Order: sequence, then structure tokens, then C-alpha cells
Amino acid sequence: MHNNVLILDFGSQYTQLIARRVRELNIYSEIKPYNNPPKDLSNYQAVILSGSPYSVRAEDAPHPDLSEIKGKKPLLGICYGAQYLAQFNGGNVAPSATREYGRANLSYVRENETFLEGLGEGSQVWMSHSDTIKELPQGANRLASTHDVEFAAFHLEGEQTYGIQFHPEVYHTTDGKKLLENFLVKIAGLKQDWTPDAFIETTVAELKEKIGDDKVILGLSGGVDSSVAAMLLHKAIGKHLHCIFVNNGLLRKNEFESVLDQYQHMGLNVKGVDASARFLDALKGESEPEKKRKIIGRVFIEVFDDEAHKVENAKWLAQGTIYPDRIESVSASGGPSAVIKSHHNVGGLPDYMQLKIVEPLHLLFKDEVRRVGKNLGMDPAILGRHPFPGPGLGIRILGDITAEKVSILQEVDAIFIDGLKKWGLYDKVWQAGAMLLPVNSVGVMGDERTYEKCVTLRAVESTDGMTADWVNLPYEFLQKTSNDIINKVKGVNRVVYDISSKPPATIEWE
Ligand SMILES: Nc1ncnc2c1ncn2[C@@H]1O[C@H](COP(=O)(O)OP(=O)(O)OP(=O)(O)O)[C@@H](O)[C@H]1O
Ligand SMILES: O=c1[nH]c(=O)c2[nH+]cn([C@@H]3O[C@H](COP(=O)(O)O)[C@@H](O)[C@H]3O)c2[nH]1
Ligand SMILES: NC(=O)CC[C@H](N)C(=O)O
Ligand SMILES: [Mg+2]
Repeated sequence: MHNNVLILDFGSQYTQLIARRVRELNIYSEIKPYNNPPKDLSNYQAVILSGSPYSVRAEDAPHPDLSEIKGKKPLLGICYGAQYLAQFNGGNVAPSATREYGRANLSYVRENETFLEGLGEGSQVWMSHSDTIKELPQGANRLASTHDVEFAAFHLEGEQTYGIQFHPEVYHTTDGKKLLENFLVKIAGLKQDWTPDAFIETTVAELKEKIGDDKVILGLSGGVDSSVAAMLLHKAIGKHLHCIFVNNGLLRKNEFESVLDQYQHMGLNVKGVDASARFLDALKGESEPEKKRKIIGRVFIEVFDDEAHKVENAKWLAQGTIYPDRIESVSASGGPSAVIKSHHNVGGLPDYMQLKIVEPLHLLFKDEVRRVGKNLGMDPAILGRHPFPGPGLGIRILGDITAEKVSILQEVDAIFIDGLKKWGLYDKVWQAGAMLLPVNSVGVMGDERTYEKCVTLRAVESTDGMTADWVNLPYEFLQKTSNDIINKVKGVNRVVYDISSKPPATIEWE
């Protein structure tokens, strides 16, 4: 049994990042909603309270009873978590004079504190709050301040309880990982033994136990996640795994054939199902993004259901769903955060379907999935593939979808992606693709007026898709690509490049 950290989610957009940073320390962690915490706390060696969109002063804000945790287990409150710890113990939280969002620097750091080892005066921290702790509870000591925040970190005497107003989980808190390590390893004494190999071992054992002699249908997409999920299941149940690769008519150019070919070499049992007409039919005339996503999700399920009926004793539907797919569709833990997009594979199954869902990667982030794949000995060409959304070009064609638009976008996308490969840029980019915009613009070609479609190219850097920045692609490359697209793809007379980061934009346009 590995050490386990419980993260109680109060609805912060950063909650999964806390889990991620903890796991980067090779310590396992689980997120649970604050309003439905685990009954048995004995498996957890430390607890972290997340931030929250609520103000602790609001009546309907999360105010859980911490008496089974506080003083009994090492406890760290982050932002709202810290404010709540202060309030819960008799301190005072009030609105601060200005909303504080962004960088700050520690201006006071108490010396000789294990908790802050390696964080010095001036250390950069990331703030995101509008309330502030005005008064610490009795028996609490200030450990750090910033220019605007007196109680940036505190400790409750006689307990392993700490609070910090800043966010150690975000990249911009320079020594955030160090601070979490101080808390979890030096103070709570946790072992750092949660590695990709350990994950593979426990997951394969759990899958064997859970699935037994049943058969499993797996949606295989050619992407990293479902390929790694397939390999894990293959290790666990061998030929009882039936992989289905669906052509939804929204794949990249030649992708259906080339991916099927690639899987021939992996020893998996894979069937290609061409359902393009079914998807395009169902999507006809629909242009509202969320409705398009829901339709695609539904047809996927229908196709899987049909295929499942052809396999005797098929009891499970496996998917390559990973953590970030879930967080933006529903809150990570069932807790209170906002829905951004409905990812096609997160809606759950309709009642008529008898299959149970198995998602061996549902708690991992993309780079963790890649590390697991590497330790499974998988082909780097599969592991290095850019992510591609399940709804495919369906969410990159803005507005309604027609076969003609799909084929235009396939050509554009192929020129862009092949170009990135040729120029040695593919591996420097986390994800790239093209969008077909629902606008025509006027151009001139061969002395004639044109009135044709506009496409936008998008290339982003990211580690997990949760935040992303646009990539500074060389002008010469953009110039050549734009020329190629306009000259070769009929119906397109304008190419633009997307220079928006996430947030505030998202990676896909719908
Ligand atoms: N064309 C498809 N055929 C069968 N299953 C699919 C298809 N597209 C998506 N899926 C299912 O939906 C899941 C989520 O898709 P998603 O794109 O997030 O992951 P992926 O394709 O496995 O990896 P990547 O994010 O690297 O593209 C997949 O893991 C897979 O189970
Ligand atoms: O399988 C998927 N089904 C979906 O419905 C879906 N929507 C977005 N994505 C991918 O998720 C990452 C983040 O995308 P956004 O910034 O657009 O939310 C990016 O990598 C997107 O390509 C999806 N993947
Ligand atoms: N990020 C947070 O946890 C914010 C906490 C609280 N909502 C505030 O504004 O202060
Ligand atoms: Mg994919």
C-alpha cells in the first residue's frame, strides 16, 4: 500500500494541479469533494484543503467539520483552505482592500522553519484571492508575509497544521514544489514511492481482479491515452480485450487507415468500424457547439453498443479518459466547479446500455500517461503524437458540419501538420491543428475576385492541456504554410494564426 494524500476539493480550478504536484513528488494523492469525504480516513497520511470560488464569509460556502482531521493528521490549507482554517479556529477573515491576482514576493520569511526550507525572502508566489486573513487564531504563528498580505503563511502551534494564502501548485510559484515536499516529506514523513512502474503493477492487478473472465470493449482512437489504456488492459486480460477504432468521419486525412495499420504491429485485437455516414447524418444542420459535442458523444456510444452486442460476454466498455477530460466537463471530484466544455467521453452511459465503464487512466495527466506508456515499452511515435480530440474536426469546423467542409479542413490540417514535421517543429509543439471558420472573405486570385473560406492555424505549448500558450512559430514556416494552403486547397483564400493563450481562450475553438 502506497502513502496517500487526501485533497479535499472546495471547487478551485487548480485542485487537480495540487494532485499533480503531489504526484510529481512520487506520492499518490486523491481528490474528494469536501461535502462527501471518505468515511474511512485511516488510508490517508496527510490532508490538503483546496482553494474555492466561495468566500468563507458566505453562508452557503463550504464549512465542513474538520474535527476528525485537524490536529490528528498533517494538514495544509491553500488559499480558501487557509482562510477556512483561520476562521474555523477563531481567527478573522475579511474582504481585502484590493483583489489580488498574480505574482507576489515573500517579504518576510520566518527563519529555521522546516515548512519554508528553500523559500527565501523575495521568493515568487502566485496569488488569487479577494478575501484576506485579518487576524490569526490563538496559538497560530505567522511564518511568511508579502507586501500586501500579512499572513501569507501560518502554523498552528502544537499541531502539524499549516495555511498558505498563495498557490504552491501553480507553475508561477517558483518554489511551490519545494514547499509541498517540505510539508509532505519532511513534516508528514511520507515515502516517495509512487512511480510509473508501481502504477502499472497496481493497475494491472486491479484490472485483473475487477474484470475477471469478462470481455472488454475499448474505444481506441490512435491517440496516446487510449493506446496506453489498451496496453494496460492487454497486460491484464490479453485476448479478452476487443478494441474498436471508429471512423466518425471527423478524423484527420488518411488517419483511419494509417492508425489501423500502426496497431497491426502491437499484438492488439483491433477492429475498424466506419461510421462516418452515421455521425455526419446525426450532425446535419447543427451548429451549436455543446449540442454538436453531445451528438457526437451519443453516436459514439451507439456505435460501441452495436459492437458490444457482437462480442459474447462483453460486460465492460473501456475508454482512455484522463483527468483533464473530466475536470472541464464536470468537477474533478463531483465538487462545486464550473462546466467549461462537455468532453465527448465523460457524459456516462445511457440506461439501455448494460456495459460498465472502466477507465484505467482516469486519474492521470497526459505527461503521466506518456511516462506510463514509455515504461510499458510502447512505440515513441505513438507516445509522441499530439493530442487530438475525440469529436475531431467536428469541433474545429465552426458552425454546421458538411462532408465538403470536412474534406477542406482535412487538406488544410494535413499541409500544416506535415509541414511541422518537415521543419522539425512537430515535437516542439504540444498540440497543433486548423479550424475552419464560418466566414467568407474577399480575395483576388489570378486577377479574379474570390469570396471564400478562412482557416486559422493553432499551435500551443502546454504540459497538460489545462493551461496553454500559443507557439512562436517561425515566420518563414507560417509564410510557406499559408502559401501552400491557399494554393492547394480549393475554397480557402485566407489563413490566420491564432495568438491566444488558455486561459482566457481554450485550445479548441468549440
Ligand atoms: N475514433 C475513435 N474511436 C474509438 N474511440 C475513440 C475515438 N476517439 C476517441 N475515442 C475514445 O475517447 C477517449 C478520449 O479521447 P481523447 O482524444 O481524449 O484521448 P485519446 O484519443 O486516447 O488520446 P489523445 O488525447 O492523445 O488524442 C479515447 O481514449 C477513446 O477511448
Ligand atoms: O477527447 C476529447 N474529447 C473532447 O470532447 C475534447 N475537447 C477538447 N479536447 C482536448 O482537450 C484539450 C483541452 O482542450 P480545450 O482547451 O479546448 O478545452 C485539448 O488537447 C483538446 O484537443 C477533447 N478531447
Ligand atoms: N483562490 C481561492 O481559494 C480564493 C478564496 C476566496 N474565494 C477569495 O477570494 O479569497
Ligand atoms: Mg484523441
